[in-house]
Amino acid sequence: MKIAIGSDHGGYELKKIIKKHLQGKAIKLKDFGTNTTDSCDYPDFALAVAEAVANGDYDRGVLICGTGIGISIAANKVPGIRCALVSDCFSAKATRQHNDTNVLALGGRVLGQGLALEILDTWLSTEFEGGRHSRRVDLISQIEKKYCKGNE
Ligand SMILES: O=C[C@H](O)[C@H](O)[C@H](O)COP(=O)(O)O
Repeated sequence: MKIAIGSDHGGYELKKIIKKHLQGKAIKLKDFGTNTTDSCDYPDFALAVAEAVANGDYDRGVLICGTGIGISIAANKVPGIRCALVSDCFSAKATRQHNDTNVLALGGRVLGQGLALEILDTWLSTEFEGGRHSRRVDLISQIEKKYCKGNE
């Protein structure tokens, strides 16, 4: 699996932990920044990771800011991105099964390391269930198309 990862300064420390955790697994990981704890703007990293996933270069994305909120809002502006901000393992599993999310957002100032990694592992290993959920994901895509006309 190819994963694009990115964070702002508020997510930088958790991103380092996640990168270490994924080392040695069958995953090709690219870090789209930020590379320091200096203050920066989360939409820049949301855009880079979301575009890398939306254009098919990466299978999934992981985004981290202080709360996970701003970076998830920004990522969801990119057509084709279904980004979920997750703080518990039930939602991590459900958002893959039901929403086929392709980007996971985490709050570096919200989650402890153990829970964050459990959420990540659950989200990475859970498959989309399809069926009735495909209809709903298609309806989300239709909303996107309605508002992206002329920008394609
Ligand atoms: O939703 C936004 C994120 O949580 C940011 O990480 C946060 O707003 C950054 O805040 P500050 O600039 O105060 O570190």
